[in-house]
Order: sequence, then C-alpha cells, then structure tokens
Amino acid sequence: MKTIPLLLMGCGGVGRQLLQHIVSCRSLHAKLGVYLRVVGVCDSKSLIVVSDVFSMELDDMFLLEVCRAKLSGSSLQTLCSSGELQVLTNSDSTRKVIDIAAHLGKSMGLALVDCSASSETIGILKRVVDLGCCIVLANKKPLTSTMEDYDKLVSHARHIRHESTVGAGLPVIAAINRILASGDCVHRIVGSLSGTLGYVMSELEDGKPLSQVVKAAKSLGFTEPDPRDDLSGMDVARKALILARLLGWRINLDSIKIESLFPEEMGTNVMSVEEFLDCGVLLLDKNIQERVNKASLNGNVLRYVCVIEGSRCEVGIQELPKDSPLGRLRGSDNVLEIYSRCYNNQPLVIQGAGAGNDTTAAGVLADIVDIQDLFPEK
Ligand SMILES: NC(=O)C1=CN([C@@H]2O[C@H](COP(=O)(O)OP(=O)(O)OC[C@H]3O[C@@H](n4cnc5c(N)ncnc54)[C@H](OP(=O)(O)O)[C@@H]3O)[C@@H](O)[C@H]2O)C=CC1
Ligand SMILES: N[C@@H](CC=O)C(=O)O
Repeated sequence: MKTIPLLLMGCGGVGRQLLQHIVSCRSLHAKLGVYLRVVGVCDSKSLIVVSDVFSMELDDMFLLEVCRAKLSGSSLQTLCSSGELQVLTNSDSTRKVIDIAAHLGKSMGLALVDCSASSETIGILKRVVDLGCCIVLANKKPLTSTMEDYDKLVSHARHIRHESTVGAGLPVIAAINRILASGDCVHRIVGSLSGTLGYVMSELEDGKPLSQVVKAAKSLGFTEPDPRDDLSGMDVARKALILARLLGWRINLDSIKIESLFPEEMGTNVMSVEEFLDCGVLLLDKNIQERVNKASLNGNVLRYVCVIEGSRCEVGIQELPKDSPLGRLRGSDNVLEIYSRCYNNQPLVIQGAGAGNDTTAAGVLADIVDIQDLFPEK
C-alpha cells in the first residue's frame, strides 16, 4: 500500500469538497493500493496539524467536521480541543509547513495541495519543491506569477500536478503533455475556458439579466471568490498563460490581450465585492443585453474565447455562429480545440463541465492519486 501524507491549503468550496471526496473514496483507494493520510489543513488564518506527522493523521470524522465548520463560517481554531493537534497562525503556520516538508520530504514524502485562491502560497510552494516534496494545485496564481517562480515550481516535472488549474476536472493539461511528449507540436489552441463566463453568456441568451446570473454563478461555485476575477477576463487569462507556458512560451500575464466586461471604476480598488454585486453589476445589465440581442439578430451568440496561436495570446468576447462548437456550449461547460501536426485539420476537442467544486476537487484528487508512485510502500 502506498501512503501519501497530505497537507491541504484552503478549505473553501474546492478544499472542502476535496476532503469529502477523500473520505468517500477510502475503499476505492484501498483497492487501488493507495492511502491518503491527511496530516494538516489550513485556511487564511490558521493551520491545524497533527503533533506527530510521521505516524498520525486527521481522521475522517475530523475532516468532515472541518468541512462543516468552514461551511458554517467558523474558524479552524474552534475545532481544536485535542492535545494531539496543534493550531498555528500566520507566520508560525508558514514555518510549520516548511518544517513538516523538510522532515517528510526526506523520508515518507509530502503532497502539499493548494486549493486557496491566494498568491501568498507561492513562497511556501517553492520551498516545499526544493525540499523534494510534491505539489498539487487548483490555485492558478502560483503558475501565473513571474517566469522565475514558474521555473522553480515546475523544476521537477514529476513532482507537480495542476490539472484543475485549466478546465477544472477536464484532462486538458494531461492531453497537452501527452501531445508534447510525443514530439508533436501544438500550433493553435482555441477555447472557451471560463465556466462562469460560459454560464453567464448562455443565461443572457435566455433573457436573464447579468446582475442575476453572476450571483447565481457565484452560488453554484463557478466563480472565483471575487467574481470580478472572472468578469475582468483575468481568470481566463491565467488559464491561457498556464497553457502558453506549457507550450514553452516564456511570457507573462501582461503579454496577454484581455477584454474586461466591466470598467475600471468598478475595480477592486474602488468597490468591495458586495458593493459590486449589489450595485455595480446592475449598471452593466443594459449594455451586455444589447450586445447579446445584436448578435442574436445575426444568428450569432457571444462567447468569451481564448486564442493561443503564433505569437498571439488573447482572451475576449467573440460573436460566433450559434451552431459552431463554441456557440453550442451551454452552462458552465468548457470546450478546448487543440491543433497540432497530428490534429491538424480536425483538432483534438476536449469538452465538459469546466467549473464547480465537485469536478474541480475530483480533478485535484485524481492528480494526488496520480503521484502515488513517488511515495514509498508503507
Ligand atoms: N470553483 C471552481 O470551479 C474552480 C476553482 N479553481 C481554483 O480553486 C481555488 C479555490 O477556489 P474556491 O474553493 O472556490 O475558493 P474559496 O474562496 O471558496 O476558498 C479559498 C480558501 O483558501 C483559503 N486561503 C486564502 N488564503 C490562504 C493562504 N494564504 N493559505 C491557505 N489558505 C488560504 C481561504 O481561507 P478562509 O476560509 O480563511 O477565507 C479559503 O478557505 C481557486 O484558486 C480557484 O481558482 C480551479 C478550477 C475550478
Ligand atoms: N472561476 C473559474 C473556475 C475554474 O477555474 C471559472 O469560472 O471557470
């Protein structure tokens, strides 16, 4: 049996769903010969960790208690009554994670799983990679930081998995890696890579106002913590950058042309998420509905499209025929067309649910199971 010691950063929608999947897949994983031993979980404020990371674990009852507490808005600290657990905050928790990685990296190994939506994890991830541990990411920010950070994070290709950073649970990264490993050359990627914007566009076609559908997308778990990350195109741009870098492009976010659905006056420096959802987004309803109606008169629909080709990497709204592959998309589905030597006239097409806590966490879990060979037999 392979045992994977695991530490989770981020207990939001995706992180909690991951813990639930881990618990519910115990017997399946036993059949696969793998055991996920969760040694710690942390959120933005604190880290809960077992007192002996070599032998102990947070048991399944406790993991489900973490999910309940975080869902109800309680802090992780409220859960710690046992002397067998340690609770650390802020810089102490960073030091502790690195300390755990230093100890486990040399012996049993460690999978550090980033289900946060923060850039603050980049420093820890880089240290942990240096210490010989594995990292599994749903968080796109580490891979879309500087080239220097990127190079460090991917420096041990077998020690990093990040399938859920693009297309949630869809096997996008795996497909591209397989194509590249065979010596085939990808020359064009076109796709609709935002579950939120896909859902928004198809709901607008049904006549619903933007302000209503953005709130619905948030409650369905499709959006980033701040939905402006989706509506600004920034979340899609991050996915485009991850794909472009996978293809070997040495570019940064500022090389990508990005179309935003809202003006700068509604940006994060000007209004809070609540102000945007309660007031700001209402002011966008009319304009976007007019664009949707105008497209409809031409038999077209609006889609937020990512194009990576030649030296062009851009994301923005396109008016497309209703019956085109992208035009036919509904709800939070993503579609990605990959053109290469082998997939030249007919692209390789990957399509399916592109957002949501369940599918994203499932992608993260599959990534964790995929690195089992790097861990010793128990
Ligand atoms: N939802 C989806 O469909 C998809 C999401 N993703 C990615 O998954 C990630 C998580 O998304 P989601 O669960 O919706 O986000 P949430 O906002 O629901 O959760 C984020 C979690 O991260 C925690 N956190 C914030 N900063 C830190 C930090 N420095 N260290 C440790 N934990 C931290 C938060 O803590 P606290 O609870 O204290 O606020 C919270 O628990 C995002 O990066 C997102 O882009 C990827 C693909 C699809
Ligand atoms: N907010 C993202 C979630 C997945 O990355 C999206 O809407 O696609």
